[in-house]
Amino acid sequence: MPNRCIRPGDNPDLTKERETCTFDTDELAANLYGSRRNLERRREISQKVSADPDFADPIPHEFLSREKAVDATAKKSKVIFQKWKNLVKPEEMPHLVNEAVGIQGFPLALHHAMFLPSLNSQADDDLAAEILPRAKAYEIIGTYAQTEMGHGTNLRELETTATYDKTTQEFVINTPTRKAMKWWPGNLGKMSNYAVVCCQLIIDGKNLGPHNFLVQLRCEKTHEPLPGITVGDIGPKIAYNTTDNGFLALDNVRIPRRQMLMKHAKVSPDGTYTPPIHAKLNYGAMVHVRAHMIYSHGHLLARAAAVATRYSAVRRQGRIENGGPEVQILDYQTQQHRIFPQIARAYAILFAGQEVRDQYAKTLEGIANGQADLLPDLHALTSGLKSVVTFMGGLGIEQCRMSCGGHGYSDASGLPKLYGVQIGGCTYEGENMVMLQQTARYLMKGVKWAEQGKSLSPSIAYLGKKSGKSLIGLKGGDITREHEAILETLEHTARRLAIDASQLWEKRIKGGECKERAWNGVTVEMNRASRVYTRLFMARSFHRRLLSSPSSIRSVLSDLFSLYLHYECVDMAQHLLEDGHCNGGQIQYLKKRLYEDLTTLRPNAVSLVDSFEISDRELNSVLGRRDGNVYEALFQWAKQSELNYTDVLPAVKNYMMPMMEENRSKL
Ligand SMILES: CC(C)(COP(=O)(O)OP(=O)(O)OC[C@H]1O[C@@H](n2cnc3c(N)ncnc32)[C@H](O)[C@@H]1OP(=O)(O)O)[C@@H](O)C(=O)NCCC(=O)NCCSC(=O)CCCCCCCCCCCCCCC(=O)O
Ligand SMILES: Cc1cc2nc3c(=O)[nH]c(=O)nc-3n(C[C@H](O)[C@H](O)[C@H](O)COP(=O)(O)OP(=O)(O)OC[C@H]3O[C@@H](n4cnc5c(N)ncnc54)[C@H](O)[C@@H]3O)c2cc1C
Repeated sequence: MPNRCIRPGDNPDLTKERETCTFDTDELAANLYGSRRNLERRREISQKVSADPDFADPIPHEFLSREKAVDATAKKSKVIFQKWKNLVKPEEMPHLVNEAVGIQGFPLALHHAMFLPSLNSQADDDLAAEILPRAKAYEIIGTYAQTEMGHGTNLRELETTATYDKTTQEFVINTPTRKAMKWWPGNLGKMSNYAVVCCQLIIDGKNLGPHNFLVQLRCEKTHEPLPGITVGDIGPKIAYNTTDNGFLALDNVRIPRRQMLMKHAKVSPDGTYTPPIHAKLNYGAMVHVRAHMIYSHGHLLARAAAVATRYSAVRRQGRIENGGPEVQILDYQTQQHRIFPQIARAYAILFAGQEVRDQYAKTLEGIANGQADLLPDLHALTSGLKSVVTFMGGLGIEQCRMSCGGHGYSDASGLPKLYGVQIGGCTYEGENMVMLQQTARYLMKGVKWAEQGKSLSPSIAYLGKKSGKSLIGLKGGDITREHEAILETLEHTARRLAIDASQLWEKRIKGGECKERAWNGVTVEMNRASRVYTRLFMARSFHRRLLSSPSSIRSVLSDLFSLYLHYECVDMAQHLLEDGHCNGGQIQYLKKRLYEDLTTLRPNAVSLVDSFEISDRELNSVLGRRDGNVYEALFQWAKQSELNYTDVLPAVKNYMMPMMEENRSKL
């Protein structure tokens, strides 16, 4: 079957891998990206970016100082948002940005991810009409300033205030303490001249909780901070170093009343407050990012899997049989066990990410029509997915990095940077442990609704079902039935963990603890239930995708899904065994099946990552390059190190040589 990546001059091992492909890589890529047309557009954009001299990098970013890297990124961003703006559709923009500037952030990242979405979904018609056209035309750059030095997770305790002054019909925005400074918002430090700032709304001395306000931070002509505004960059981080995450203090800055984002909650000129139809609609920008970041995190893991798989196909080290040739490291079972589950998880995350984006769009439609009834389900799902996917992705990328041995530790592999970017997601948009508890709150309600025989939304319908015995390993050789048996077992486990957590919670309450303290005593179990609920959703979403896939890719997707299910079950074996639903023999069966899957997938491994359709420029990895010619490329990459500009460094001349000389003269 055709693998469309084969080219003359490629590393022969990689070509051989591609020749064993049993499916059409373009078919799978088109399925992943939604259509043939989308795939072609993706390629077109990659090719045009590579050919555009405005995007050329004289030396790789890895060798630049932070300031120079920020500069290069800003320069390219200007090209994207002026020259390229009308050449791509909004949904193609993330790909264009990844291709052109990379993954460490760019001056308009938060403008797109949170500033525009906040204004779109929370500004009233008047404010939207005034500010949105300017923001969309990039006349201004904005960000989303919520987190403070002292509080990020617990929004109710944010300290920044917006106090309404009826006499002037203005809000007075103030940072009362050092730890109330906004701290962390992306692009706040240097790039943005506006921000949506989250503040406690105070009217007549009454605190009405966190609300969002549009605040101008810098002069539109000079870009100098406006009076009363202290703003700057918080310094280098693990990654995202081309993003100016910033600090901000506001000293009684006055803004007009209409700059409160008042689509849902409103303050009238006389100070009358009207609450929103759902208390948490002010938190909408966070739900927006959580709903979209799942897909982008799937892509980060896909890149790592592509690097590790291709490199493992060209790297030869050691022998499996005495006297045999040195083998491709991809032939080691341990290597396959490290990498193949990451390929499967990347696909699973991408599929789930696409489903949740659709669910988000439906929820927004409802809200626009005055109905927020889909929001709780979406909030629970996005909170769970955000947490599970970022953690899974981080572990997966680290496995891929280690699987590349020493070269995986080099920035040339692209993997350290991927890891740094990925793990940011465990923290931003709500720390994972905290967001899993949001999911658990919903599950606890679901358990009660199920007991009361109430109807349940599709994502928690399993809570209302009855368990039979696990049929894993007992359903004969039919793969379709095996998939169903495993999904039913996962449903049972997710249900059992939620019910157990609910009972543990109730027991503590009956034992005399207040609800909240009792909750804190069972949160590890609550979060377990949330994770398994999320992993069940991911498995179901993968299954839906498999069932709706065209016959030309059904077989390879089925193999991948088998591996995914077997790996997840072995990984969660403790939960499957704990209540005796599965027995030791069934876990052994799942392990045996998993090892068989590794062998089945081996001939298609390279082709499966080729179908991610990530260009060399986007992958930015010497080890993962499509042609597999890594060794020469590694040397060329290293030669660009600034330490190699001269043969004898000043550091050596000034310190090491005199030291050696002095020591020699002592002899
Ligand atoms: C939710 C909190 C933890 C707690 O909030 P509260 O104390 O106010 O509420 P309660 O816990 O008491 O809950 C009450 C009730 O409300 C429900 N609830 C809570 N939140 C929501 C919600 N959002 N929606 C709906 N319902 C909600 C809750 O379940 C309860 O219900 P019940 O009573 O029925 O049980 C809150 O404090 C919180 O959210 N904390 C976390 C803070 C946080 O997330 N901060 C984020 C700051 S911004 C940030 O980090 C930005 C990072 C950006 C990085 C960008 C990188 C690029 C990403 C790429 C992808 C994006 C691409 C976009 C592309 C595009 O647009 O095109
Ligand atoms: C790369 C990056 C980009 C960011 N971008 C932005 C941005 O653009 N705009 C913005 O406003 N913010 C941004 N942030 C801030 C981010 O949203 C917060 O850091 C995040 O929400 C976590 O809050 P925190 O820092 O207060 O963590 P903390 O809450 O202090 O977490 C510390 C520990 O306490 C635990 N903990 C806290 N509360 C509870 C609880 N109730 N139950 C159990 N455990 C708990 C956590 O699980 C964690 O282990 C960014 C952060 C990063 C890393």
